Amino acid sequence: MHWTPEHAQPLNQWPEQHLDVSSTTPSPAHKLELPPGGRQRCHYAWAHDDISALTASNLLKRYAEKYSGVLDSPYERPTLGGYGEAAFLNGAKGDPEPWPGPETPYPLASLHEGLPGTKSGGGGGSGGLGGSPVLAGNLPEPLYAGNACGGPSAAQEYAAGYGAGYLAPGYCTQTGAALPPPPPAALLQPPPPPGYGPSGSLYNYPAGGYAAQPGYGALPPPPAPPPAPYLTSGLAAPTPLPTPAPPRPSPASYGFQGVAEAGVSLKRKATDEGAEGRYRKYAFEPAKAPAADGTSYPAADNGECRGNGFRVKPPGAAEEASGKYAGGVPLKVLGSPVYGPQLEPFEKFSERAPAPAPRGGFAVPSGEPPKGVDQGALELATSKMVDCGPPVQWADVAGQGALKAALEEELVWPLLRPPTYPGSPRPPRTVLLFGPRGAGKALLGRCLATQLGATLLRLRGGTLVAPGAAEGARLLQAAFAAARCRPPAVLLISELDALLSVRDDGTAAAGALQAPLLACLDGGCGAGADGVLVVGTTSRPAALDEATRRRFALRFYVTLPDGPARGQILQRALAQQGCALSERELAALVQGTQGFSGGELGQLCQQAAAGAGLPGLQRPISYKDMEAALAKVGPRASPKDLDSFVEWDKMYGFGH
Ligand SMILES: Nc1ncnc2c1ncn2[C@@H]1O[C@H](COP(=O)(O)OP(=O)(O)OP(=O)(O)O)[C@@H](O)[C@H]1O
Ligand SMILES: [Mg+2]
Repeated sequence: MHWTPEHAQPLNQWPEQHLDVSSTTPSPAHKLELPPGGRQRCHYAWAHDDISALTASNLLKRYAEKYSGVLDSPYERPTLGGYGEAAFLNGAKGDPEPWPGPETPYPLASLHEGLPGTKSGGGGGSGGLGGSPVLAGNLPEPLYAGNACGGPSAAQEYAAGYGAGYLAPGYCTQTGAALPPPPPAALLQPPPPPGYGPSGSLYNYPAGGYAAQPGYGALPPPPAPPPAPYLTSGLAAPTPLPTPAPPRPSPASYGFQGVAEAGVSLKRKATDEGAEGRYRKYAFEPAKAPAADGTSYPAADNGECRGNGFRVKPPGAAEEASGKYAGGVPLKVLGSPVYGPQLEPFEKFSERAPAPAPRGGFAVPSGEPPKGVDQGALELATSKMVDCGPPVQWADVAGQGALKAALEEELVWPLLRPPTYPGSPRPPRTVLLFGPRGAGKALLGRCLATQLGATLLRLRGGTLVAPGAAEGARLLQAAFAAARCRPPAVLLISELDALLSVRDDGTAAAGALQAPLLACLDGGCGAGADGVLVVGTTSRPAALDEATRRRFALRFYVTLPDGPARGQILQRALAQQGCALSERELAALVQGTQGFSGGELGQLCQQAAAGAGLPGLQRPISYKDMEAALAKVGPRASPKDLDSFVEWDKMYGFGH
C-alpha cells in the first residue's frame, strides 16, 4: 500500500495507533542490506517482535511528550525542500540525539535544530545516525546489540542513504505497539504537482536496489533503501515508505549517482521516451529559428543562405564598379584650336626683305653655260623650268613653325653664311621634303628659293618620265645645267619618286631616270656646283631606294596643317575668292576639315566658288557653299598613310 498524505494522522490521534511491528516479509532492502550473519537474528526478532508492551508504551509516551512540544511550538510550515535532502534522507525527523553507537559517518543536523520552541538538544551536529529519530535518543540499550539485523552500521547505511526514520501509521507491524508519531504533516511533501499521473513513484527512492519504477519519466526511480534500523525496543521498522520525493527536479538536476542510477536512467529513458514522447511538445527545446528573412529555407549556420540560396549583391555594386571604370576623367574635347590671330599672317614673311644676294658659296651667275650640255635642252629648261612666281615668305606658309625654323637654321643660314674657314664643312646642297600631297612641300621649296634669293627651277618627275627615259634624261641634265648657269639656283624636283618607279613587289623598274638622277646629284651634270640647291619632294618616301635617299643630306617631314593653319589657309583662299566668313563659320569649317591638306583646302574653296555660280557671275561664297563643297572634296591622306610618314620620319627623317 502506498502511503499517501491522507494516511497522515494528527499527532493527538497517535496514542490510539498501535504499531504492528510483526511482519514475516522483509522488504527488499532488508533482503539486500542485512549482513549474512544478521539475517537470521533479524528475522527472528522481526518475526517474534518480543518487545514488551511496557517498553513500547514507554517509548510512545516518551516521544509523545517530545513531539507534543514540537507541535505546540509556533513555526512556519517548511517550504518544499525547506529541509535539506539530508534531513529526509536520514529520516532524522525528530530527535537530535544521536543513536548511541559509533560515530556516524554522516553527521546529520537535527531536523528541528534552530527552530523556535525547540530545545536545543544535544543532537544536531554529529547527530548520530540513530536511524529514525523515533528510535534515536538516549533510549535504553537496544536489546539487539551488535549487528543484529543491521545494527548500527547497517542502520547507519540505511539511515544515511535513506530517511528510514519515518514509520507511517498503517505500517504498524507490531500489534498493539504504538509507533512514534509521524512527523507533523508540515514535514510532509506537498501533494505532487498536477500532471503527475496516478501511477509511478512519487518518492525519492535511494539509488540502486529498486528496479526502475514506471513513472512519468521525470524522476528516475530512487535508489533501494539500506536496511531499516530496528527499533531499539526490538521493533523492526517495517519496510519504510520512501520519504516524499523532493520537488520534481528539472531533468538536468537529478542527483542520483552510480550504476544503479545509470541503469535507472537508462530504464527511465525507455519509459521517458514514452512519457517524454507524450510530453515532448512541452519539453523545453529551442525552436529552430525561422530563416531571418522569413523565407522557408532553413537558415544556414552562417546565416548566409537566403531565398533560393543565392546571395544578393549589395545594391549599387555594379554601379560602383562601372563608376570606377566608366567614370574616368572625361576625355578632353579634342578639336583643332580655334583659328586665331596667334598665327603669323602670311604677309609677315612677305614683309621680310628678300635675303641679300648671297655672296660667297652659293653661287654667282657665271654667265657661261656649262660644258657638254645640249644647248637646245638648256634653253628648254630655262624657259620651261624656271619658276617666275611670286616670292614666298616664311609667313606665307601657314603653320609649320618648327619645320620652318629647322629649314632656316640647317639650310638657309649655312648657305648664306660664307665659309667660316677654309676647309670648313660644306653646307648641305640637297634637301628632301616628304609628306602628304598638298601639304606645302613645294611651297616650302619656293620659300627656300625666296629666302636664298635664288632662281627656282621646278621639275616634276612625272613630266620627265613622260617623254621617255632618254628624253627625260636629257631634260634632267639640262635642268641641272641651267641651274648651274644661273647660280644661286634652287632646283626643285617634285614627285621625285616618279623618277624611281618601283614595282609593287618593291623591285625597281628598269632604272628609268634613276641613273641620270644619281649622276646629277653627284655633280656630273653640273649639279652640286656651288650655288645650286636641289630640293626634292615626295609623297611616297618609301619608294625611294637607299641610294637616292642617301643623296639628300637633309630630309624633313611636312605634315598636314593643324587647325590654326587650316583657318589661315581657308581665310586666304576665300579671300582670293572675294569672300569672307564669320569667325563662327570659319571655326566650324576648321573643325570640319580635319585631315585636309593645304592643297585640299584650296580645292574646297574652289569647289565652293563653283557652287556659288559661274566665274564672273558668282556671288560671294557662303557657308552653305562650303558645306556643299565638303560633300565633294575630302582629305586624301588616309590614317595609314599618315602613320607611314611618321614611321619613315623616325627612320630616315631629321625630325624637328
Ligand atoms: N602651309 C601652307 N600654307 C599655305 N598654303 C599652303 C600650305 N600648304 C599648302 N598650301 C597650298 O596648297 C597648295 C599645294 O601646295 P604644294 O604644291 O606646296 O603642295 P605639295 O606638298 O607640293 O603637293 P605635291 O606633293 O602634290 O606636290 C598650294 O596652293 C599651296 O599654296
Ligand atoms: Mg609639289
